[in-house]
Amino acid sequence: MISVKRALNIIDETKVTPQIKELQISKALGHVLAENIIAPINMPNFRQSAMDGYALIWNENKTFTVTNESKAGDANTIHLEHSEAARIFTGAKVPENADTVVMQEHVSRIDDKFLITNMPKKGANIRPIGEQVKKGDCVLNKGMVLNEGGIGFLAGLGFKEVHVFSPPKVSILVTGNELQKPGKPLKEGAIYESNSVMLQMALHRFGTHKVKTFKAKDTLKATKKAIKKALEYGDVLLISGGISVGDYDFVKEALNQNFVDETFYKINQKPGKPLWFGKKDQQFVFALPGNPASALTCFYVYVLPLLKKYSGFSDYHLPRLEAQINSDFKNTTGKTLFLKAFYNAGQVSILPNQQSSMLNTFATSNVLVTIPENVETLKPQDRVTCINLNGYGN
Ligand SMILES: Nc1nc2c(c(=O)[nH]1)N[C@H]1C(S)=C(S)[C@@H](COP(=O)(O)OP(=O)(O)OC[C@H]3O[C@@H](n4cnc5c(N)ncnc54)[C@H](O)[C@@H]3O)O[C@H]1N2
Ligand code: MOO
Repeated sequence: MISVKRALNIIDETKVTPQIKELQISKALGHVLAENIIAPINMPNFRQSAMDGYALIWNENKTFTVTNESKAGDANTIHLEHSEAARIFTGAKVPENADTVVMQEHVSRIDDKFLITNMPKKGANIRPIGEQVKKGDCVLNKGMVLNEGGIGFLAGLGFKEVHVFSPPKVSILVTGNELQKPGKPLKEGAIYESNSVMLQMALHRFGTHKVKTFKAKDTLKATKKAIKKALEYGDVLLISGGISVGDYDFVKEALNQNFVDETFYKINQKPGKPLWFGKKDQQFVFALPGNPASALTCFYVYVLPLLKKYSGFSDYHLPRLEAQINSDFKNTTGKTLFLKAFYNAGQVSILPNQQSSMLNTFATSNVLVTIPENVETLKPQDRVTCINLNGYGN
């Protein structure tokens, strides 16, 4: 049995080789950029008016005659005299020798003439060429996470596709004779199978969409065969159940017979003690305890960081935050505890039903409070570390 600290170190030290793929920008949300982005154009690419108004050559005159018009999209080549102005609209090309745009609210117009009532500074209301970015500049760095703003920015630069790190393909294998699909009344001794959809949803939420589910009964033969099939699909395999010490827990032996090498088995933690992690060539395997809350806790703490690392994230652990606990707590187990809890404005409440078989308070929790193995007593207002289940910042 290893400590939580050691298990997390192992995940940190595990080398992964992220794959790169080219994606349409509309499919790239939440992906990590695998290339530096060099601006192919100036932005803006021509001098643009920032207001609806009049373009002119700034001078002491206050009265101008409107001789031209420039609206957004026009490719005009207007040339103005000192007493002339062009009617202009936001986003339109500024005439080549104009140096100022006066807002229409700051003039008094009669027919084709206007008087400036509020003279702007020379150069006002014109977006210069390359004001935002200059052609040839590195404008986004490899390693950054693409959000909707970044994708809009790429579109504005004219990109249709972008190179990103590809999240791994994941196989989920659920084991257990007792498992029944939701939809029909439960048979005696059976339970509804919930881990596969739960893990699938967690994978989807955190950006892994290529997921395939497999099933196996509790025999060595069936488990071995299912692991072989699941390894043919996924870069990462998540197995649920069958990893403890019972006579019908065959996962460890079946992994061994599929030549998956064990990296660790069993962590001094609750829930999730019998977590198994190993590797076959470039594929990673986690055998998660079947108890639903154990499986999900192990997913957040160990599986997700590895998947994020594989997807190119440099901050691959879920963010941690500090909070004050609002009740007494005793840890008599000598294990590190991960407790379903609700965080609000710096205060955290530990929720009831912490047992590994119980998911109901996972549904209402937003953090996992981590109590280290050597901490026995906590009093109200003591500070604790929480794992923020709401995800990764950019
Ligand atoms: N003698 C010992 N018994 C157990 C130990 C131990 O150290 N000595 N460890 C306990 C701990 S801690 C855990 S956690 C469980 C892990 O057991 P397995 O990984 O072998 O899981 P199963 O026995 O297959 O299932 C456990 C529990 O979860 C339910 N389950 C399983 N799969 C699903 C699913 N897909 N959807 C919903 N629920 C599922 C299953 O019916 C069991 O109730 O071992 C303890 N035992
Ligand atoms: O460690 Mo187990 O995961 O408590 O139920």
